[in-house]
Amino acid sequence: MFLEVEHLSIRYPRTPSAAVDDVSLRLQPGELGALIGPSGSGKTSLLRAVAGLEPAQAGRIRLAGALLEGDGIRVAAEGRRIGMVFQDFALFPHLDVAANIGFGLRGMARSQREQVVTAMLELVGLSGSGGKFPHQLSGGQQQRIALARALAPQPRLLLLDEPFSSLDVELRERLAHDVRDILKRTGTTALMVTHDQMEAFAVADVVGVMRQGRLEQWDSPYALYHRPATRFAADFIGHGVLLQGTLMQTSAPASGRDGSEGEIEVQTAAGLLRGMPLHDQPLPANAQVDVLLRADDVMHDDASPFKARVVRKSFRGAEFLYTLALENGQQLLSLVPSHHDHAVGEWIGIRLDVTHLVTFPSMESSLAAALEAGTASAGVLTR
Ligand SMILES: Nc1ncnc2c1ncn2[C@@H]1O[C@H](COP(=O)(O)OP(=O)(O)OP(=O)(O)O)[C@@H](O)[C@H]1O
Repeated sequence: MFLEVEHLSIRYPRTPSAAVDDVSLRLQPGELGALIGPSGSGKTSLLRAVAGLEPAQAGRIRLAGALLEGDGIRVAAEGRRIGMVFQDFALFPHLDVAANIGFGLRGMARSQREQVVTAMLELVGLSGSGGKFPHQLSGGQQQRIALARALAPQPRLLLLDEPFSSLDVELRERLAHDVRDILKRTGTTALMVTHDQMEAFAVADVVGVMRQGRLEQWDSPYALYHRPATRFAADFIGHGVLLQGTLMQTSAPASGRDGSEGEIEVQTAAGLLRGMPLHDQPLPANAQVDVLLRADDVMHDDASPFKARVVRKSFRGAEFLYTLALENGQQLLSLVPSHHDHAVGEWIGIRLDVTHLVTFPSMESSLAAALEAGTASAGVLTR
């Protein structure tokens, strides 16, 4: 393991609660991690602690096996060999691009430094720009230079704090992919903070969802999207809703289907769902549950007996994102190819086509209260 954060807590003076509360996470060498979460959830504080800019009240931080923080040890930020890229580029305006990139290489012989600067410019796709000044570059180019400057001294770990947030949406997406490519080519291990889950998914191998100082889940983007461990993670990631349902069956084999033993069924107002529980604490039959339905689980199908009314629609080029209301008022989201252009107020047929079925004990049932207070927080079902 390359970066190991264990039970890290950070508390600012005169604040009632910890900004980072008992967080543990790990990155393998060359792995890219991202932290997402609402404003104030502790992402930047965690990053700053790893950089050595914020003291930890409890826990440990190890890099390549060496203790940086914890057990009475505190390696100063300068001694950690950790690079940082911030959202505001922070290039020196009075230095040209080559001098900006070479800034952290002042101990190096001049010819060697020039070689590194040239290699870094090439790496970020800006060869020949060494003589320009930051104000002569676009925002995206400036951020590439900031990345080149951070990578030039060959840091052991790179930290990126909202690196794309001051760029426009299209550029962000392109740069996010380019940055992933550059970091993978250089074998850099990196941890990024972002508000934007699409950015996290585009860049990272492993993504953490933070909430009120706690890390709710640290997992692959795929697992976070399809198997969110908590109600909050389910809600925070992706376009989805939690639809109320009733658990029809918990352990008896469903009849007539191969390999269906142990499947459960959930009756919802939009149809019956069947899936395999991964959860080791199955709920009793007739328990009220909330089922996670992503926009891509809800198909438009005129032949379906289940109808929903278009409440809102948002054009996304290839698709419409429809907000739909069932007869009982519960809402769903649906991504529909944009040649199916339905008016607000129109009733359309829908069919649930779930490959993964994620349930949580219903917030409204007393059972949920008992479970929330106890050990179980999520019932993750799949098929
Ligand atoms: N220097 C500080 N002094 C006191 N409290 C602070 C300080 N820095 C951050 N906090 C508090 O710590 C908590 C976590 O803040 P932090 O900036 O780490 O969150 P964040 O998830 O990075 O938020 P954002 O996405 O808005 O940058 C917040 O409640 C914040 O108000």
